[in-house]
Amino acid sequence: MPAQQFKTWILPLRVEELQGEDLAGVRLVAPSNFHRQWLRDRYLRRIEELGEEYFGGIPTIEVGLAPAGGPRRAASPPPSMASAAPAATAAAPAAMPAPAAPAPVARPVMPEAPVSIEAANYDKSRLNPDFTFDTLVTGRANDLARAAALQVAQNPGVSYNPLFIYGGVGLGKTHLIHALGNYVFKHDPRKVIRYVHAEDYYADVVRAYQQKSFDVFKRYYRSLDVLIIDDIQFFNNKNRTQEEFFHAFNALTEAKKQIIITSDTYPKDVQGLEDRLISRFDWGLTVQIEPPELEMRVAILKKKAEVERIQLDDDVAFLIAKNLRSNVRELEGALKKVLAFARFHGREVTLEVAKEALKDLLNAHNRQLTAEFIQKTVADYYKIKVADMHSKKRTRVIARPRQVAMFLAKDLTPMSLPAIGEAFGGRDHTTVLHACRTIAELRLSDTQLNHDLHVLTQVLRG
Ligand SMILES: Nc1ncnc2c1ncn2[C@@H]1O[C@H](COP(=O)(O)OP(=O)(O)OP(=O)(O)O)[C@@H](O)[C@H]1O
Repeated sequence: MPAQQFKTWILPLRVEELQGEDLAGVRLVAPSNFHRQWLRDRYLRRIEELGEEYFGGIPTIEVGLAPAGGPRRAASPPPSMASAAPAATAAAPAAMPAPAAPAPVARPVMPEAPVSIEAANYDKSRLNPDFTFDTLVTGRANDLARAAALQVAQNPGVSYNPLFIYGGVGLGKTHLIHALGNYVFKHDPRKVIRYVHAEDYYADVVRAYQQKSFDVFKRYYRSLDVLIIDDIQFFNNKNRTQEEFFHAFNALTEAKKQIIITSDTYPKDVQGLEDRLISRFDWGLTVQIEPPELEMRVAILKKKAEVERIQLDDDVAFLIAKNLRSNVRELEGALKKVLAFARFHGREVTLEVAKEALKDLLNAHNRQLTAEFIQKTVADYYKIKVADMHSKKRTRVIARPRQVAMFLAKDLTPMSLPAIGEAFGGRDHTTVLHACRTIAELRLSDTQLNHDLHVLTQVLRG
């Protein structure tokens, strides 16, 4: 890794050695919560791999937090299993509380940090402490999803199981499910919660395969009280992973343990997922998160600034919110850009500064909406190829989005019918007219289509 990164993220860590009867490992003590989270997100997996090589087996790697100067306690025993390394020679499932005695000896290499069982439990959950219900802005786009998540958080395993949350990229699904997990933990720190990205779950399956340790893998995932699995669309055609998840799902729901799933689309539309899984997702509740409207985007920006302890004027928030519409992550990115620009130049965060910082972005936005952009947005939305916008294919899955794109081109640009026909693979203007009429009529009876048009218009126009 680059020296600078090493200096920033690795060198400040305190290392403690853990030794048990049949497992070894280390605890890395980070100087701050932020540092700890960063380490977990970016480097932990790599450190685990290196540890595996170094120890010649699977070590336990814990990430702890340095005390703010409080009294020192003995370090807690190592967890029976490193959360990202299910192939560890776990003696007990992770849900069991770590034994009080005889505890494996914790031999500090450096001074000890107090890590309680709860803290270790939280560590293993991989939850992000910054993503809470308090920091989540609510609006029409997510109020149903938030209410459902809160209800589940208050009664895990009881109300809706599974809770399935879907929505486009960067709309706050991950934030919401971490908030749910954090809420459960806050009210009952004994609950064993695990947030796992679908790709990491897949990696765990591969690892269990390679090390012939499916027993440990199964025991671990089935011992959880709350399993939160993010971006399940990554299971696409990964059959063994789906099979393992299917069994874990059954075991957990039978035991009234809570499962929370997110995806970028409605369960039935997730590509390459087995029917038996999709049908199980219907058992609980499925809720959507939509792109936030302007007022909510402004509120999100203000909230983010508040977290950074920065006073953000309405006109600056409005400028950013007006120009970034579909994705909260991009919205945040633009805010960061403005703040960094102001800091770098030693200036206040004014409208002028914001305009300067976002010059490129604003120029791009002020360009007229084009047919190409509409085609791309609609194709992405319906997950078809942009080339299909021009093709002669007439199957419904392609023809309908194409008609939607023509309708939006007519609605949102000054283009004439022949010009639109031209942009859609040289079609006749009567075809465009027919498409516009069909969509205008259909949206009155087809609520899904009406919804699609609403979302697409918002994304395209704001
Ligand atoms: N309603 C909201 N209030 C506050 N912050 C939000 C809200 N929605 C999204 N965000 C922020 O936007 C960023 C992206 O959100 P998040 O990662 O949760 O999106 P996602 O839907 O999980 O995306 P992906 O599809 O890429 O997994 C996060 O920093 C999150 O805190």
